[in-house]
Amino acid sequence: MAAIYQAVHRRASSLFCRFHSTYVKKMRYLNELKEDDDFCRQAQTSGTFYLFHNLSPFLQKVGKKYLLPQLSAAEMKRILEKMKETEQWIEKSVLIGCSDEHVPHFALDLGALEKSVIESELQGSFTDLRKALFVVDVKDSPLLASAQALLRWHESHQYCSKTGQPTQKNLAGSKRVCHASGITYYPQMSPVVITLVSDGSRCLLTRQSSFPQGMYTALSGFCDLGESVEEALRREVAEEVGLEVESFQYSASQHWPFPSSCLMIACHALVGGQQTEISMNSLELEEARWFGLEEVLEGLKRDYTSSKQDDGSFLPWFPPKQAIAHKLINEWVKQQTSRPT
Ligand SMILES: NC(=O)C1=CN([C@@H]2O[C@H](COP(=O)(O)OP(=O)(O)OC[C@H]3O[C@@H](n4cnc5c(N)ncnc54)[C@H](O)[C@@H]3O)[C@@H](O)[C@H]2O)C=CC1
Ligand SMILES: [Mg+2]
Repeated sequence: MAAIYQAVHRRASSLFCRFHSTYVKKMRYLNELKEDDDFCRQAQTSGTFYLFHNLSPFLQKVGKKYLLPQLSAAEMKRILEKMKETEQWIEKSVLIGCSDEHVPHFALDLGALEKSVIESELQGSFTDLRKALFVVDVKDSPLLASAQALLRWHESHQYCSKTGQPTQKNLAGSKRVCHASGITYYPQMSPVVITLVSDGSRCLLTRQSSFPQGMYTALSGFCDLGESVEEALRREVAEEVGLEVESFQYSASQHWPFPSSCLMIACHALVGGQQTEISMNSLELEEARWFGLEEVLEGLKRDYTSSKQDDGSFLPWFPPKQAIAHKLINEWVKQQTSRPT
């Protein structure tokens, strides 16, 4: 009965959808796949699959480029047969999007299978996300990051935290349910505020000891439970560098997969001209200092390799364009260079 209702509902929405834009139709389609297991199971037979192995994405190197191959359902079946595994593996995949033509995209972690066999069969390699994210085409990195984040969430939410019983994912992987307690778990992420503090003519960049040598970035911090974005921003700046924010402006946001699923909320903040002396929290930071425009422009031209000096020290460089910190720094430069002198 439920299946009939859903089929009728789908027919009605597809008629209604004739008047909708490609984007709206796509979002409605994805939502239906999340809500309806049978519909999603059927979609898996015509979808494409991105492969992971213990959360490392599968990449193919072609010339100097790293490609993110999508396997068809037929190719998936062939690989699974070759490994003497059943097609049921496909149901372990999670929905990560679809094309404008409604070809659904799934991500599947084959971590329990022999890595080298898959790699040689498909002529590529499973690559750590910390590398993969920065070598694939920039337009592919958000997809890679969110696919891995969803797979990671499922991997670490196999059991109900109330009953200890196994939880079960819906077909699309948009939730997990504990049938013993009836609790539904949804994928989670932690909000993080990232702030580029400026005193009007300089910006404040910091280093943690765990960063690659020479890399400086904007201040960041996890939001505490119950805090608003503006409260978290003011607290983090006060905690980490001892300054009081006068005003701030939202810039953009980004999903970030490290350490696991952060929602980065990026802002520009101003501190008063009278109040620019940094008092760094050395438990959290290794260095925090003001950078002038010239130094920022020089830093933007460097990366890890080119910043290394003959004596082994590193000149400052900043996060690559995949990271929202890069956007904040570029925006600050634009604002400085467009100001009337
Ligand atoms: N995409 C980008 O451009 C950038 C991203 N980031 C990301 O922002 C994240 C947070 O920045 P931090 O300055 O390290 O934060 P932070 O200043 O809040 O300090 C991290 C510490 O906060 C605690 N903490 C509180 N809530 C936590 C939670 N939900 N998850 C993990 N730890 C929590 C832990 O003790 C941890 O060691 C980093 O993991 C980093 O990957 C940071 C800078 C640039
Ligand atoms: Mg921090």
